[in-house]
Parts: sequence; C-alpha cells; structure tokens
Amino acid sequence: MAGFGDDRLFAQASERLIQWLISNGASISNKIQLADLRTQGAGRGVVATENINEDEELFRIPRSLIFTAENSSLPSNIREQINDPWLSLIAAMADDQLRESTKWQPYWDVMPEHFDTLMFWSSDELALLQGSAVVAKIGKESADKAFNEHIIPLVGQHNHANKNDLLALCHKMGSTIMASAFDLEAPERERPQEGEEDWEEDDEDSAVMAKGMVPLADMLNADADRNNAKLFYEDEFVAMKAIKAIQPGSEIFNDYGPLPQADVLRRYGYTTQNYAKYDVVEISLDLIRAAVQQQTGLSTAALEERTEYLDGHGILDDGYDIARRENEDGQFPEELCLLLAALLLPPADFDKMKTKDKLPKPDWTPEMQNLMYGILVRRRAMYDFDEPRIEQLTGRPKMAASVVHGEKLVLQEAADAVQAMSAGASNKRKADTFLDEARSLREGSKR
Ligand SMILES: C[S@@+](CC[C@H](N)C(=O)[O-])C[C@H]1O[C@@H](n2cnc3c(N)ncnc32)[C@H](O)[C@@H]1O
Repeated sequence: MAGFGDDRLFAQASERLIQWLISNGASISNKIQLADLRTQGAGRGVVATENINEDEELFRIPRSLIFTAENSSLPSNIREQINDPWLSLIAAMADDQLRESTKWQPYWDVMPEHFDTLMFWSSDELALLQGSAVVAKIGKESADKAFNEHIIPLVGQHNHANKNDLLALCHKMGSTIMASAFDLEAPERERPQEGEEDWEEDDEDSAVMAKGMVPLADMLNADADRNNAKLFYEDEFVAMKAIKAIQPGSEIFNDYGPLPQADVLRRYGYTTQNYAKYDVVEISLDLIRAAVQQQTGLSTAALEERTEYLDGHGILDDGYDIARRENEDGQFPEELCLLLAALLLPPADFDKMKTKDKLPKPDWTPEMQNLMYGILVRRRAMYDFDEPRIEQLTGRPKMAASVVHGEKLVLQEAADAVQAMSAGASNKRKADTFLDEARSLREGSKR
C-alpha cells in the first residue's frame, strides 16, 4: 500500500515531467492534470480539471521530445545493426537508462516499475488462463532469443552491462513499449509525394512504421468506448486534442483499439468489462481437422489435399476467431465457414470444385451445423467448468477469470446460435446439452 511519502514522490515525479516538457518547448493546457490513479489500479492518468470543448487542444509536444531510436544516444553503428523498429527502440531505451546521466531522466522517472502484462506472470498464474489461446501468444521465448541475439551483445558490450540484468531491462523496456509506444506518422515533407507509394497506415505498415515514445501522450489510459482524445501528427509537433466535450473530473482516454480482453491483458496488463464485447475464441486448425475426421471419416491424405487447395485460395489459417453475438462482422468468420464447407463436400463434389478452381458455398447445411457444434464442444472442453465469483477476486486472478469467463460466453453464444439454426429441423438438439457434452468430453480425455 502506498504511503503519504510515496504519494508525495509520485506527485513530484509527475510535476518534474510537466516542467521538463514545458522547458523543452511543450505546451500543456491548464485544464488538465496528471493524476494518481493507483487506487483504481491504473497508475498515472490524465484528468480534466475544467470543461473542455470538442477539438480543444490538450497539449502539444515537439517532435524532438519523442524518444525514438534515431534521436537517442544509441551509437549509429549499433542502431544500423539492429534492423527492426521494435528492437531498436528497446535497445535505445535500455542503453539510455544505463547511462550515468541522460536528458530523458524526468521521463524515465514516470515509467511504470510494475507490470501485469502476461510476460511477467508465473506459470501458476498463467494456468488460471487455461483454455485461452492468449497463453501461446505471449512470446517470452522468442523475445528472449531476439534480445540475446540482437541487443545484448551490442548494447551489453557498449555499456559493460551484466547479461542477465540487461535481459531483464530489455523485457521491462519491451513491455513498456508494447503498452505505451506510438506508431509515428512521418512529417508531411517526409511522406511519399503523389505518384510515389501511398502513405496509409494498415496493419502491415504498422509493423514497419517508426516507433516512438511520446511523453504525456503515453500517460493517457484507455477503456474501450470511453475514448475522448486523439493524437494528431503535425510537422514539428504532435498534438493531443479532445474529440468530445469533456467534463471536469473526467479522465481523458486514448483509444487502444477494439481489443478482446485477452489482448488488453497480454499487451497492457489490465482488463475491464468494456472490452468484453470484443472477446473472441480462437479455434485452431488442428482442432478443426480432428473434428472433421471424427464427423466425416475423411482420410488424412484427403484432408491434406483439401487444406492445401484452400491454402492456395488464401482461406487457410492456423486459427479462426469466433466472436460475440453482437460483433458487427458476425460470430463466425467467413473463411472458417468456407473451410468447413469444403471439408464437408463429398469427394466427387470436391474434385469437381477443384477442377473448376472454385470455392464452395458456405451454407449452414445440417452437416455444417453439426460440425460447427462439435467444434464448439471440443473447444469448450479445453476450459474448466469452475465459475469463480469474479467480484470476490482481485489482481491477476480476477483478470484471468474475467478473460476466461468472456471466452466461455463467446462459445456459449456460438453454440446457442447454431442450435437456433437447427430449431425445427430434424437434427434439432436440446438447448442445454452444450455444457454437458463439453464436460463429458473433458472428463473422458482426462481418464
Ligand atoms: C499508455 S500507458 C498509460 C499510462 C499508465 N497508466 C502509467 O501510469 O504509465 C498504458 C498502461 O496504463 C494502464 N492502463 C491503461 N488504461 C487502463 C485502464 N482503463 N485501467 C487500468 N489500467 C489502465 C495499463 O497498465 C497500461 O499498460
């Protein structure tokens, strides 16, 4: 529990950051302040102290105060050898923090020390997420490998740093960046001109766009649909503006995107119910293969042939996300429906389709409904059947329970949707057998 002394130090660090920003050319509206939101489990946040109008500027930060690998003190020969935007930013931040003195100190002093992102969970804590595909996405081993191969030999030698300490620092920086860095839009003059390649941000661009830490902009928390501010890129500055009127006392929120709770937890180390509407459950291709073979008796060779064909048509993936009922793109992704339809075709129909180089109609035939239902039962059996009282939990167990509960709900809603399709049809099932079937499958597989 933070004491008064600690509260004072926390407030002083916030104040030093503000003074440092102003003395280096930032301007900050006097209608906002950095607030201590630790009692709400939200670290620092930005809060309005007066009425703010839509479009009103909250602060502007000169581009020179954005910490990037390029404007850091990381020697250029090291930077050039680390040819990846994430890794170079991690290397530059680690290097800067190992220096005896740095102009960025007031910024580093407000960086979080404690992380609840999944990278820092113990195996016992991760076990609380059993069933969720997020556990396989944490990437601790691949991060260790990348740090050990690309950063530690270079930055370690340059700073005479201990290898293990540097590895821990890289993880800390990596998690800070994952939760706080921005994809930086280039100034107008550096963007491609007409006729040159277009400057548009899509997922692929985002993977290679320059990453930077934008002080103060990264003090904004986020909470699904409570977004009321946005960062705008100008040539010499970046400006945070209100995108809605904001009342005094209200928190100012950025937008981290429509992320499922599991990804908010993996990336940012918190969950809130407001993200539950974006929850998904990933169905792996392996699970689909097993369910198809059980239902159709399709041989492994035939399954291979069909998946290869579908791969050639761009609809094969390692996994497919089932979404919540209210998802505007529907609960079942079209690629999944196409895949199942193709795997269900009688051999002669599949051969005919292949000759014509076509794809099947993703109709919800009774066979398709049965297959999807079987897949959902198998997937549900991967989660346990305990229902902890989330409101009685705290900390990481609470966050894990919230993720798992949200994903179970996705599966239940999907099963209900399939059952509703079969209502009145000859293959009608009783509405309440889903959990029983999944439970007996789970118990059977444990025996
Ligand atoms: C961009 S930073 C925001 C500033 C951060 N609160 C701090 O003290 O440095 C993102 C981090 O803030 C926290 N955060 C953001 N939104 C939150 C929310 N709605 N509830 C709890 N924590 C939140 C998470 O720890 C997340 O990793």
